[in-house]
Amino acid sequence: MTGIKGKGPGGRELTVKVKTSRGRTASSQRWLERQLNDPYVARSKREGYRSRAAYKLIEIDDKHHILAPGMRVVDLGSAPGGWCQVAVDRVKSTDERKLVVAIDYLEMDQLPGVILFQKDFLDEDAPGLLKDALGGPADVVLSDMAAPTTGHQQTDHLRTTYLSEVAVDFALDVLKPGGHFLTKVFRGGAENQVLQTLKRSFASTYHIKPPASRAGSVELFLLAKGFKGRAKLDPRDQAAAEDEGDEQESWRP
Ligand SMILES: C[S@@+](CC[C@H](N)C(=O)[O-])C[C@H]1O[C@@H](n2cnc3c(N)ncnc32)[C@H](O)[C@@H]1O
Repeated sequence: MTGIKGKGPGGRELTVKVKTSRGRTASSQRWLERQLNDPYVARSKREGYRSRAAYKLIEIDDKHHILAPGMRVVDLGSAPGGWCQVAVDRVKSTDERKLVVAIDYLEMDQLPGVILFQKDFLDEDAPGLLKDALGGPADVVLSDMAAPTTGHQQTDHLRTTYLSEVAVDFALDVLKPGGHFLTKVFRGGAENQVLQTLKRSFASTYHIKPPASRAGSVELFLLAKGFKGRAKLDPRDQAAAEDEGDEQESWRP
């Protein structure tokens, strides 16, 4: 083990212990430098968010208005809980009336107003558990799920696309008419299939790269607004949908 030193928020000296095998040290060093220089990391500590990811949802919701008081929300891939914090705040979820249901296979600290499952969303019984906990149709389904990265870009792309496909299928089952769906994808081609599915069942779709999503990363978000009901798969509809352009937005706060 060796220690990498750097300055943290407020100029504090930080040392992070890393394994000394050459490749690992280099990537840990890059990770640490990114953390130390990232204004969103410092801001999340200041403002009490569990992750910098919280700002991605804040920025998306400030612009697209998908969360409102009283809404029922599902958060897929919720740990450590940044999106949950934003959702709880915006739908006004409380321990008396829990409006946010979350799942992650990683451990996550409990959060007031959230029904939390520590479980793999791909487990056969997971969708049923979430539906029961919701106690009614959902207004919004959020998925920030990402498979652990392998370093092989195409593999990571396909694994995360698969998670978003399963999330779409779940959303089509639980959303109420007019509901919204937001999912993380990794750019790489296969995400277009997810988009085509969304176009058939929602009134509008958007590609979103919020400012909080690192410019160099392949991450982006697909937002589908105005659920119209699960569309039947008709090859002619599919060809037509593929010809329509979705809105490719340039970011304007
Ligand atoms: C980018 S993080 C989510 C960050 C979170 N939105 C926040 O604001 O703190 C992605 C999460 O997806 C979770 N995840 C990936 N695959 C999953 C699966 N099959 N079931 C449940 N959670 C999964 C990971 O464990 C990880 O915690």
